Amino acid sequence: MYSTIWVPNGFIMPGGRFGELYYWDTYWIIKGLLLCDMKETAKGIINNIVYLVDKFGFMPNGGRIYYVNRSQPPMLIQMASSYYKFTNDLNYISSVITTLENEFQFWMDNRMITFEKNGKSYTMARYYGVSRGPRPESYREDYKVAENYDTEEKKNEFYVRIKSAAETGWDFSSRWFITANGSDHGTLSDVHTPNIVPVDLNSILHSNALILSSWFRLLNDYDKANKYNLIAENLVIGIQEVMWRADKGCWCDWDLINNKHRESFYMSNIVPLWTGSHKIPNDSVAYSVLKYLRDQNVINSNFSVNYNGMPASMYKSSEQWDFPNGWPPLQAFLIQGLYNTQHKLARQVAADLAKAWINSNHKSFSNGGIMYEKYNVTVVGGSGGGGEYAPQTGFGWTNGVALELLNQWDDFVADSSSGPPPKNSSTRRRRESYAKELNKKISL
Ligand SMILES: OC[C@H]1O[C@H](O[C@H]2O[C@H](CO)[C@@H](O)[C@H](O)[C@H]2O)[C@H](O)[C@@H](O)[C@@H]1O
Repeated sequence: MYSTIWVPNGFIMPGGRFGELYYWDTYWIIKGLLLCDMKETAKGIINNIVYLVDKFGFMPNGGRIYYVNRSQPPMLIQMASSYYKFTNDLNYISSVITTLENEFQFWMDNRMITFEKNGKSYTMARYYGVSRGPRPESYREDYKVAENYDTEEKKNEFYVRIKSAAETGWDFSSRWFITANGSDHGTLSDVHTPNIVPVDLNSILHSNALILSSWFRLLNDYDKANKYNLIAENLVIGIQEVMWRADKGCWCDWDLINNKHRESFYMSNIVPLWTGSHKIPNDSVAYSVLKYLRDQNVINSNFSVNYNGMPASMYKSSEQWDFPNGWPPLQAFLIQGLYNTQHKLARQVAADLAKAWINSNHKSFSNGGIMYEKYNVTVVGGSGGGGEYAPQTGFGWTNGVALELLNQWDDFVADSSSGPPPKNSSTRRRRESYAKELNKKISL
């Protein structure tokens, strides 16, 4: 209790062992509150984060003193944007915009790295939580892994790598493993997060810059509107030229140690669809991503849903941000990203995925009144597992994403016995006809 950081307003904690304010979880908590018309509560929570940014110069991982040496995915501007879309309250935006800019600047000043690809120089963002010693909240776990290193310098370097991985929100995942031969099939000592340029972080920052630019335009500050537009433009060029893989139909993280893409399937590989961080025509990006999901076997060959939600990766590492775990924020990124393309089949797949996920949420809730922090996508209503702590329940972002999906597709009839693919024959016929069209357009 004594490590809690005071904030001026009430807030919603995720649940279970997570009894404090968490940074990126709060984005989906705010969405849920807005959908319940709890505007003042949502505003109070955003103001808590504004308060913490004013106090620390950035938003810590969470509302504990031991979290102040690192952040989490930069979702404050996204939260303010959700609030603004819901209320149209430009006065509120004007009252917090300096803090929003300061938070954006924190990432520009402390998380950007310049590197070369094919002889061209790029400056893009990576996660980088620099401080000494193990994570205080998981001291023993980090200390034990650090015993593999024989010098203090190597141990401390490992602590920075592991805290940078915690900053990603994906703690932990094979996504951050780089073994001696450049693969992601490693262990926690192979975590090399500061040497990975992540698709999702750069996409979120791109979207944040665009949002700031649009608000400054509304506030008649054209210099700043242009400034943020230019930053957004540079980021989207990097996302296109460094990360986009036309041959695969997705964006890949960039490995700075081996100067190559991280080619495994991670759900983050499609986040530019959610943030709109691409300049590819909607139809063509929708075809590419649908084909990618199919090639990776995360959806079936007829584009029906294969699991009860989308897994974080297809690799069973026993870490919690890997197979078979499906996480609420990742469902939202993919489902809304597909929906954003406006493409018929992509929207059908989005609806199918939403239905499968809600079905699984409904099963756990109707069985035991439980919403999990993460789900096992191979079992309807099954809890996810793995990683360094027992599965938690509650749960803030799970409830927020469920409300978001239920609000969008209000024709769900949850049927916990049916498993992943919706069995409705008109849905199946519609998908088949869209799939036929798609197959005609691309060589599969
Ligand atoms: O204590 C272990 C780790 O716990 C948190 O991470 C996990 O829960 C968070 C709250 O739901 C979530 O934001 C994060 O994505 C999860 O991996 C905490 O954020 C970590 O920093 C901490 O090391």
